[in-house]
Amino acid sequence: MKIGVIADDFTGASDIALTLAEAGMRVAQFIGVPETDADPDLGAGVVALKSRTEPVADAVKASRAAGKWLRAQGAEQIIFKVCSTFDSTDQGNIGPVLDALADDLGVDRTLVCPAFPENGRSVYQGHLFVFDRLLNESGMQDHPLTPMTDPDLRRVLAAQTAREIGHIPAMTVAAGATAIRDALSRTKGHVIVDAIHNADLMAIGTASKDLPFICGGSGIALGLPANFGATPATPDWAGICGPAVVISGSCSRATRAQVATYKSLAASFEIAAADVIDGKVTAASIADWAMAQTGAPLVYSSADPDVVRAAQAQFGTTRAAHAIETLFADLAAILAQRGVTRIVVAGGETSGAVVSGLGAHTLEIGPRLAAGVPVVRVAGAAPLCLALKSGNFGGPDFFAEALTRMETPT
Ligand SMILES: Nc1ncnc2c1ncn2[C@@H]1O[C@H](COP(=O)(O)OP(=O)(O)OP(=O)(O)O)[C@@H](O)[C@H]1O
Ligand SMILES: O=C(O)[C@@H](O)C(=O)CO
Repeated sequence: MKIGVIADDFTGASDIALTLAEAGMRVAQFIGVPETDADPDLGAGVVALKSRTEPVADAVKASRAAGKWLRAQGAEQIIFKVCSTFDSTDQGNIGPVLDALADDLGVDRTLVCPAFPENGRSVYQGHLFVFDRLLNESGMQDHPLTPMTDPDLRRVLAAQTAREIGHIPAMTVAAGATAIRDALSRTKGHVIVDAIHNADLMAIGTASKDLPFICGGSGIALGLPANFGATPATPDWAGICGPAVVISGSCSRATRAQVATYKSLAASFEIAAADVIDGKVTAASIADWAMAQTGAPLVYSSADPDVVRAAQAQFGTTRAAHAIETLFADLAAILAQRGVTRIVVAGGETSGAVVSGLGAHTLEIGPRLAAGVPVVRVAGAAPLCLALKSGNFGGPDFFAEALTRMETPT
């Protein structure tokens, strides 16, 4: 293994796994820290954690364990994959995890760049944009678990760490890899690096050749595999047919548009937080409903910000999220037992719940369904494939398109 990735959520893990696979590396996504060694022929391994929203101490512990395992597999470069919208709270978990991993790897400066231009995320003058909006006007200010209300990443990160925060501006990045390397050598602590285009990320990748530790969104991986001699490729896919279900727990803008579109194409079942908490709906009852539908039904809790806020005020944020996630985890397990072979999931936390419910250990990476979203196959005997879609990724027709592409061999 050359590149080892610690991803702070499950959709983020498959996002960066796709980038590495398309850049020509053999890559696998592991669910949590594996207890056994990885296939020695892998070029990259991605350990998917659910550490974005865990208590800080748990996130740090899990990330350090992942880093240790990846290094034991031979990884020469460790990436801490965070969200391209830098999802975190005032306490963390990006800052504390960065500090701990930097200590473990013995580095006194860390390059940090969440840019993902293909999905509209760019960093300019230390500020994060989502398309033409600053982060705090992009919808992310209403996120149920990690509302992002400050677009200045230097300030966001400074609130989460005692280390110095540096910045490498777009002008320096545009001057190329040598200029970036020189600028980095003059800094200490965690260094936010501007990036607007993929070309910037390629230059950052070249400049990062000898860095043992980097932090970013999936875009940070665009230029890294070439440092190890990899050349671009399309991942193979044999196609998986059979019963399918769409599960959404994401309340992000893009997902809500996808839910609205898909509801006109297929049977749908909306879950309210109160109904789950009061036991009015259960995984078994929803599974019965889903299996009785024709086509690929949609089960969703993708409410508007007002509805989410009301549920959080009534039950508490963690309790509401946990109840819905537990329901989805149990639902996925029942659906797989009953022969469902394709599951499209929207939302990072929701994906974490579904994958855990399925008891999956390793995911094989197939081709892209949308920018940042590959189809993945659950390693094991029964054919089962998933799309783990980040909340804000994919166009309005994503669900139907993903289901069709899952069936189609490359
Ligand atoms: N009606 C609701 N009330 C309260 N919480 C909700 C409600 N519906 C969904 N949630 C919770 O909101 C969270 C949404 O997070 P999730 O990571 O799944 O989606 P996302 O943030 O849009 O995706 P990503 O992290 O990939 O951007 C989940 O924990 C989900 O259980
Ligand atoms: O970087 C992103 O935006 C995604 O991979 C993600 O992490 C969303 O949860």
